[in-house]
Amino acid sequence: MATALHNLSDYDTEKVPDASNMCFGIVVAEWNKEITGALLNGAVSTLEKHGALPENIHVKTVPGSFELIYGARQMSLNGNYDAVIILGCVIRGETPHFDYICEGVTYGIARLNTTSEIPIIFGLLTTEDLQQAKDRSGGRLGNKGDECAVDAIKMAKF
Ligand SMILES: Nc1c(NC[C@H](O)[C@H](O)[C@H](O)CO)[nH]c(=O)[nH]c1=O
Ligand SMILES: CC(=O)[C@@H](O)COP(=O)(O)O
Repeated sequence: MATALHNLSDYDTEKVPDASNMCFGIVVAEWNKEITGALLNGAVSTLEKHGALPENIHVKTVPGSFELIYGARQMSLNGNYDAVIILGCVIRGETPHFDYICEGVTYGIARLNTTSEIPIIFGLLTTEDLQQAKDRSGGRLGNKGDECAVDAIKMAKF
């Protein structure tokens, strides 16, 4: 279902487990930090809304979305987390680089999920322009960070 038909921040709060005993890692990319910062705010506030303690939400930054793969792997290996969330924003430029970054990060995170002992939640925005990214990071279509936080809580209990 297209995001335009389902707001990213709309979900049934009754179906979200209590997160008060959970610990989360979040890896966030610095590229497009206006957007990724908004994604991070949404993720942290939603985790806390469902009981996660601030001291149990550990955030680390990486330069760009391609480095999210390495950052997520390192967090997943340290054994302290019930789930890891990656947050990034890739916006199409003039060259095919957009396609390679998006495909690479998607493949890398998907592959990590086949070997990791904990879920790694895919919070990568891949947009044609800045406005689409704004719409999905707290704008008219909700916040992808909210969605990722809910998914992390649910998958931590899987
Ligand atoms: N163009 C964007 C990038 N590019 C940088 C790469 O992610 C990576 O950091 C670099 O290739 C060095 O390995 N990253 C984003 O997150 N968003 C972009 O729009
Ligand atoms: C996704 C990217 O790396 C992209 O923003 C870089 O822009 P360009 O393709 O114009 O070099």
